[in-house]
Amino acid sequence: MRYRSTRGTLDAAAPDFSDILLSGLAGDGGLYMPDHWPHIPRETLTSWRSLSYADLAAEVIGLFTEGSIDRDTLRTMAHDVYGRFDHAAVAPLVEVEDGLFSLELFHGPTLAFKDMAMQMLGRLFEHVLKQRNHHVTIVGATSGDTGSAAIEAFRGREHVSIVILHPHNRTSEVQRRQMTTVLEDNVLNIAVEGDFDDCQDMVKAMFADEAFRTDCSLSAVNSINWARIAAQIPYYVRSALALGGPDRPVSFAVPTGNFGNILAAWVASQMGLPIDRLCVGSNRNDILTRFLLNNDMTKRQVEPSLSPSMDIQVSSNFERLLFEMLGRDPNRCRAIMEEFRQTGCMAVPHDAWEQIRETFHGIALSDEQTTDTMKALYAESHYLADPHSAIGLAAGRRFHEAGVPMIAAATAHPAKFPDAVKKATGIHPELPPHLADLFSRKERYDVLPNDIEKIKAAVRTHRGR
Ligand SMILES: N[C@@H](CCOP(=O)(O)O)C(=O)O
Repeated sequence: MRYRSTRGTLDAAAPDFSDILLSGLAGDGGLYMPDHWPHIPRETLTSWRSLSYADLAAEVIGLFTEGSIDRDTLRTMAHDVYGRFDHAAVAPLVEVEDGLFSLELFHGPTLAFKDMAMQMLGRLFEHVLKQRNHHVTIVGATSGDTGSAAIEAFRGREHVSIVILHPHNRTSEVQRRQMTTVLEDNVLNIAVEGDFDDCQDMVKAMFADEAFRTDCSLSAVNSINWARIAAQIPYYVRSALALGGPDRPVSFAVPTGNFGNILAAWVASQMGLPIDRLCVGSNRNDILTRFLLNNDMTKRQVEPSLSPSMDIQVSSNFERLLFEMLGRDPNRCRAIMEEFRQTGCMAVPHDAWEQIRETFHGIALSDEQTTDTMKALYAESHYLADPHSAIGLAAGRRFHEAGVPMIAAATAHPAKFPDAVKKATGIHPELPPHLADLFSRKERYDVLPNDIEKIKAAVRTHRGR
């Protein structure tokens, strides 16, 4: 499998999976995409119903690693990774209401869906870096969950230094402590005096500085890295197969800010999984919902909300969908993305918008509506949802059609947001035993201004430690 950038041409020296795993973002500022969608025949999908989560993950991810990492290696990694999750099903489905299912993606070490892919990335990086005898510096931006998942996956790894930027005072305390109490030498946490979009912008700016990028051997593990998307596809395939796929379609509802999680579901549909609707749930940072309703992709100020992981206005992965909708035309894609960067307004062609709306739907919830949803889910179904998962379930309820199972991604454990859960339901969700002493652990992090030069200096120092 060869890869190409959303902003460049497919050339003879096109990178393979291992190359794009380590580089993360393409040199031209675009995002890597496979040069074609692998097709999974119907009989193959049917035969996958009996596979364990780990075996299924190896099959799906293996379609994107062809020519670089073989199935046996992937299977060993996947068994090791998913064998440590705290639920035998890895990503269990819970029927919350008739035909509405919660797909619990928070049974990994840091209690959020990010572990589903990030734990695999930890193993994949280690494998390729050892092969190449190479060291990288991972720089990542987080609005709350990616950071701790990345730190957990890469802490103490010999070939990796990791720097995570989070917006100062804009994550939940549990989320912050999950990052800042990891004291291994290879980990640096920076609280940026800005919002998530500022953090993500700085990551992209560091990649755009060719000399800095090469000097520090930068790598990315945000969902700008294709490997993150590839490793998120298996749970869509598995949950659809569990509910009758491929013989009947299912729909998915996903609370999303950066668009990576729902993009993985869309990719599954391109690979042959019958999917009816894809429903986006947003909070008051509703750029995706505004786009889906009115073709209004105008960037606004990021507002803090009850669901901080989705406090995002620039949804990185939308570029991948746009590229597809433009018939994979990198020149048009680059022009639109550059204009968006300059003006804060993305001019998506009307026909592309209409095509997207054939599958995608969107709903935005205020904090009050999110709290009401959490309250109702608990009162009516005895289901405790964190604010993000509640938004996904609300989107699922809104777009559920009779006869088509609706699967809502439950992206975080309620204990990551104890205050919001307590306020809505009166229940204080306890952290699992491995995190029970989180509030008495020592924290270490730097607070830095929203200034790219200061951040670069910190990355350089950490790299050379
Ligand atoms: N919601 C994320 C933001 C980064 O998203 P990613 O999927 O691109 O890593 C977070 O919790 O950090």
